[in-house]
Amino acid sequence: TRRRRMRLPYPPGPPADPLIGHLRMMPDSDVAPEVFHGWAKQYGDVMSLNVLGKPLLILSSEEAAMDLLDKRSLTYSDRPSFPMLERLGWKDVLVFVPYGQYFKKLRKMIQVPFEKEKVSTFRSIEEQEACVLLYNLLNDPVGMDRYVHRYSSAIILEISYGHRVLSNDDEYFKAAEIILHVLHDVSRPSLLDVSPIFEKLPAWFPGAWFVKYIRETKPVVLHNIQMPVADVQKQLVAGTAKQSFVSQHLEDLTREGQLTPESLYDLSMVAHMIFGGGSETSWHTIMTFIACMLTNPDIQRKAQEEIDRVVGNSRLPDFTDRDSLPYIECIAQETMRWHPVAPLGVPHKATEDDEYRGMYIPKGTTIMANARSITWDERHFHDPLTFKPERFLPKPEGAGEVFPQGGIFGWGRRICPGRYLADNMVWIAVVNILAAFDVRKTKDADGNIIEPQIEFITSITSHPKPFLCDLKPRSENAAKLIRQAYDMHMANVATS
Ligand code: HEM
Repeated sequence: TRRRRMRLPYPPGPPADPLIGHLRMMPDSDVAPEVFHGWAKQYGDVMSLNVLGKPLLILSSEEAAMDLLDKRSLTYSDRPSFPMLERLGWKDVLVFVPYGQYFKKLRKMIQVPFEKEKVSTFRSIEEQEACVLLYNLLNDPVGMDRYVHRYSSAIILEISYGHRVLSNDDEYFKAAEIILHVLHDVSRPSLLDVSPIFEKLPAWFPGAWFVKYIRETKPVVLHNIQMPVADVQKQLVAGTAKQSFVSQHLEDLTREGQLTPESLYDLSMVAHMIFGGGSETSWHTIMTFIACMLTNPDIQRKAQEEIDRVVGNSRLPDFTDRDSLPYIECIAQETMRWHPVAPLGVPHKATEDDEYRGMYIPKGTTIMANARSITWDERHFHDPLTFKPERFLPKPEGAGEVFPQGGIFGWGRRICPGRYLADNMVWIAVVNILAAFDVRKTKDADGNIIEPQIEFITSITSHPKPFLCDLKPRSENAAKLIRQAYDMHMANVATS
């Protein structure tokens, strides 16, 4: 079979240079999803590239991604290596772990507590943090971006470590910001991507900036991964630990006599992964939602009408309202479709030679499913560039289009295990912001409306660049509800 397959053509792609392949034409991460989408129009939804001899397959339709990454997930669940991130201390966080026994072990630890039926246990944490978010937005609307980051981080930190974030200066929250800076620093390509041999270069060698960077940064990364688990261990001894993912595991491991340096290391990595997977993605999604409300005032008004009709104005919305708010549901979904937070997904890798539609896919090929193409596919989404929540309402009220789950949350055995949690985190923030605030365009000194420019910065995930926005409570009553909810929350904090 192998010999026959090797005679098959590779999937088509743009003309390449000898030896270096498509290296010179590889686009920057900010524009890569759009550029690949453009190429796919010419070369098709299964397109092959080659970078320095490494095969890369770009899938640009839901059908192709499902056929390979879902239906043949036994072959397509490995990951390519991420040399810089691995050397900085992230080698054993689930998202980078190669497919195999260790992957299965870590995946199970993370998957089970976040199954669909179980994530409702986190609702009270999400509702509390949503009210903290509203309170912060009320008092300091200009700090919006940081408060939304704090919101998503605080939920995850409480779920993972039982840690409650009470200020912007919180040590754990700051550690998260440090990690983000590191990720940002290393998003540029390095010689390590070409070959591990460059690791041996002296730090002064031109282009070898990463040697010194790794030496200095790895201890910081490892400290930030291990410190919160060590804290929970101390709290367990002192009897002050709150119920959390980590405390539960530590208790189980201790009871079963399995608490070893290895099991502690695995637990630190998994808890860190929950944070890494959940905080930034939800933050970016909520910021994208705010940007969409800013640029689509009619949609915002329609959403607020639904909330006013269903929830009234004597309280803020909570999860019990969810089933009665179909339009809000569509807004959350449309935000994710309109600008997927991981526009190229996370790459998979083929562990076997394969054949698809009469074409050859060699073992070791990196596969990217371009979420941008999938969510812009006119066969599935009419007028795909426009933000139109109604598309997801059933016919005849809406267009009856189907949420592109794979494009947003990934595929097969690697599908995002936090998707149900993420869905709740995003929804409760969306509904509360809409209930309490008007997201409005700002005005200049002469009272003229400033038209906002919404642009995105993209590495693996995509975040709107800072944009001008006037966030005002919808009424004095809305401001009062926010303060009341916050006071109740703080009273709970004081007694718990
Ligand atoms: C809006 C929010 C989120 C989006 C859009 C998102 C999206 C994704 C995507 C596209 C992947 C790659 C899937 C693939 O390889 O095919 C992924 C992986 C992952 N996500 Fe999420 N995610 C979100 C929130 C979360 C949350 C809240 C958690 C917390 C539990 C989480 C944990 C993970 C983990 C652990 C992986 C790695 C899975 C693996 O490699 O097996 N994510 N996510």
